Amino acid sequence: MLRREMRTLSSTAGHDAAHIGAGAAGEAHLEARDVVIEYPKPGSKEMTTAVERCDLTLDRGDFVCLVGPSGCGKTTFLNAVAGFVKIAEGALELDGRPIPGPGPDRAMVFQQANLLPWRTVQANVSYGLELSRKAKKPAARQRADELLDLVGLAGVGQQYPAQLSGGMQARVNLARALAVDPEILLLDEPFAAIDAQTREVLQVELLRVCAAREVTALFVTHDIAEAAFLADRVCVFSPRPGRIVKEITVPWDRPRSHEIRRTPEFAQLCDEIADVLYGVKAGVGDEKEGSR
Ligand SMILES: Nc1ncnc2c1ncn2[C@@H]1O[C@H](COP(=O)(O)OP(=O)(O)OP(=O)(O)O)[C@@H](O)[C@H]1O
Repeated sequence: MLRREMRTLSSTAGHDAAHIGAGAAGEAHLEARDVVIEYPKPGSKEMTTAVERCDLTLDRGDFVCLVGPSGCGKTTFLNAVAGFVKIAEGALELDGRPIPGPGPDRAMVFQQANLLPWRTVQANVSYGLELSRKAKKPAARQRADELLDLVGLAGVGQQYPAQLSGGMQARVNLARALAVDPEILLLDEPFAAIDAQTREVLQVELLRVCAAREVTALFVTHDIAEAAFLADRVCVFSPRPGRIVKEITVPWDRPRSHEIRRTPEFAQLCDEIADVLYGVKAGVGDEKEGSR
């Protein structure tokens, strides 16, 4: 059964129905309409347009990947959703309200884990929760242990970051983002520095964690196969100023297993994304349209 059909069915029953319907009826969880983002040009009063007329809609629980040429504005768009960067024009809304700035409902996961080397793994994960004063220290540390368990790192809480492999640090990075219980995860090439084999394992883990926590995810990557494996929809950006020229729907239900990668359909999907991506790099991008 295809993923969309699954969600339609699950949204009519029990917990999923309550969760998916948490916003007003028919309201998107995250919606960008005609979003323009500009930066001042260094040493000038002029502005550079990084993102131009970008449209994107995510329902609660969606997993969307953004791919596009280097410098096309993917990180800028993610930063705007995080509330770190203001939009110049258009509308960027969470549950129908303009994004006011950063908030605990959104968590960023960067490529560099940047864990605090003097704190244990457990204390790194609980740090945000302790700072937010949402939980007292013992409760925050217990929560950290639960999240470490969830990301497959049970038992390493008392180790220090330097004692972990790159893949383990990436898991801690994810657990740390989940500690504040965000509704939206914003992931900026979180596995780019990890070896290919570990990255594939982490992708499966990420899908499992997202399903367990029912989070909405917006994931930036340069890796076409990663986007195809993770996403419900892959959005291809044009070169800067970036806008989404095509949304490609991925037909499989989530979470997914590694076997999908070995299917002809997966190879075909990757080819389809690559055709659009290399087309827009060559300056022949389509108008935005759905696919499949
Ligand atoms: N703080 C900033 N001040 C000025 N210009 C910026 C700033 N951040 C990004 N830019 C510019 O905005 C454009 C988009 O950058 P952004 O980092 O969003 O692209 P990207 O698609 O994420 O690139 P990459 O895939 O290489 O990481 C680039 O031209 C970049 O130089």
